[in-house]
Amino acid sequence: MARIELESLQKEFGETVAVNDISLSVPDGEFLVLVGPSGCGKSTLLRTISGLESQTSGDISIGDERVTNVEPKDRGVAMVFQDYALYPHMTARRNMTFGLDSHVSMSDDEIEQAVQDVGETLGIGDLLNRTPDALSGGEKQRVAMGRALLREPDVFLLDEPLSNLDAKLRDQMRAELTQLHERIGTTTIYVTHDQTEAMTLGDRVAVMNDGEIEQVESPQVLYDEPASRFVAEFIGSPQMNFLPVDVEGRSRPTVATLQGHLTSPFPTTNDMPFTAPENAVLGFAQRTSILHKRLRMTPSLVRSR
Ligand SMILES: Nc1ncnc2c1ncn2[C@@H]1O[C@H](COP(=O)(O)OP(=O)(O)OP(=O)(O)O)[C@@H](O)[C@H]1O
Repeated sequence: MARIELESLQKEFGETVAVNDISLSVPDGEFLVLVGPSGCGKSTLLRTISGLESQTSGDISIGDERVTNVEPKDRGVAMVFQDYALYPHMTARRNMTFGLDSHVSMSDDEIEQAVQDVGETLGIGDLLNRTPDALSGGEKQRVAMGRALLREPDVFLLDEPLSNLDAKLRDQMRAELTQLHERIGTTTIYVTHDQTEAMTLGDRVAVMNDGEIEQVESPQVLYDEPASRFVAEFIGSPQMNFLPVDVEGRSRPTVATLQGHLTSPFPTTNDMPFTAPENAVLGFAQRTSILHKRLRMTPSLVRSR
């Protein structure tokens, strides 16, 4: 079991609070995406889970073990970085196996077979004797994935692994990552600032803002029921349109009435227990219904702040 539990995790760099009191539970086998604007703390959160950064306070558990003070190499995690972090003078094969003997107990022959198998799985079986300068961006990315896979980790931590690839290859690798995850089922946390990537890859998506998680939900729920205006603005393309409304907070379903000239009440898709109805706006997500070939507007109530 490789459930990940974060309890009140905090990471500060001097005055900067990069991770602010985050508690999060990632079930075994989940593909969780961390998404948010540049500087919101995604990479720092990932690096703190991996042990590359030490937390200021709080606790991290992986599986049944509290790993807060455990060395990175002993946490059962494998990390893939944006720049792939390959050794330039080593072949793809050597990059994948370097340091492997301290992670798995396999003979040299078994390691050789495992490298070949992982190489075939990732479509780089015949490129293993090349050095990184003779590999394309996508091939280097596969070598980095292969290195992580060989370690048979309990948890994959991926930090924007596709961001250096062109759009077409990124689409292809995204589909391959989904297939790979369906096959091996390893608990994965994936960092991106690209909401399309987040919405297509994640079982759940955690939207981060200023060191905090604003909402963690399935892509569909995030889209239909954003818990804050920040989430509503960040998720969805085209972006939601917003209108100020008055809310009858206690009715079920929640009914919002447009302020100004219009007075039509809108039954909303979500039923939020609003304690401060004056802080509400109605967000209109635009969706094209393929069946009816027309634009459908889905009103959902959003906290405005
Ligand atoms: N080693 C460091 N020393 C000081 N401040 C840091 C350090 N690493 C990160 N920070 C700060 O912590 C905050 C969060 O940074 P982080 O890199 O985690 O954000 P991010 O969401 O991953 O951004 P990006 O998408 O641009 O990579 C930022 O304000 C950043 O300047």
